[in-house]
Amino acid sequence: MLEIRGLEVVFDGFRAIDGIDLTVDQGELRFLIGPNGAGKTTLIDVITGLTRPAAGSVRFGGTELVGHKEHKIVRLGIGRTFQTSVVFEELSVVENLDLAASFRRPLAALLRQRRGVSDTVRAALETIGLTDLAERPAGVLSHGQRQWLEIGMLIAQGPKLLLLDEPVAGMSKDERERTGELLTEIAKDHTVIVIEHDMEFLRRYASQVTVLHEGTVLVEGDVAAVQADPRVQEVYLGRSREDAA
Ligand SMILES: Nc1ncnc2c1ncn2[C@@H]1O[C@H](COP(=O)(O)OP(=O)(O)OP(=O)(O)O)[C@@H](O)[C@H]1O
Repeated sequence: MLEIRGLEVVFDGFRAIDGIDLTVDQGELRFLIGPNGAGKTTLIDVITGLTRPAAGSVRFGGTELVGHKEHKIVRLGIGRTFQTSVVFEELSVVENLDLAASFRRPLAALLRQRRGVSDTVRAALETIGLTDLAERPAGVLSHGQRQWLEIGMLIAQGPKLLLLDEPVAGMSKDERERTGELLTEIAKDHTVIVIEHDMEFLRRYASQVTVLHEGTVLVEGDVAAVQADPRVQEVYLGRSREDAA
């Protein structure tokens, strides 16, 4: 489904991505990890058309993405979350979802008053577990609920591939658990790539993991193999231990 080959991204002479090959199959829940500055967010920026690579190709279902504008890539079925929130606080939960879902509808349909909740929006509400809060303004949501709403807004757009940037950052233990279950659920009918630093979360919910380091793929494999790899311990776990100290 997603095939990245020979990818290079250069910022003012600095090689943020230095020759990445990555294949993600349909229906995978793939975790991307790596120390700060490894190139994880840059990789997602390239897939979504925000950053143009100096070299390489990104093929999605056989279509080359490099050179396409962001909105075209969204229409091809790729959705992402950002580290900063995109929720409209004054609008209700369901209105936020409706707005996200409506991006495919023509303007006339957008201007028409909403007559009840569409099946897409209802399904997204249920998936993210916010049905009871549907009519509340998004501004009153807890941090975790807000993150779920953002994921719901992506799902409502009907993407095939979801790219999530640190979805459990700042969440409580319960919220992390709920998010892990949510990702597992979403991965049943979507391909999902998750950037995540939290090792405990990874141990619980990841199967396939790709470790990036200094703009290259350091190791790839199942979570146990990746964790046991001395190179990963050196660059990633070693560093987290220092951070924790
Ligand atoms: N627009 C930019 N201009 C210049 N340098 C950039 C730009 N964006 C990213 N970089 C640099 O590229 C490298 C990779 O950054 P990136 O944000 O992709 O890392 P990351 O793995 O996502 O790290 P983090 O975990 O801190 O988010 C970093 O050294 C960063 O400073």
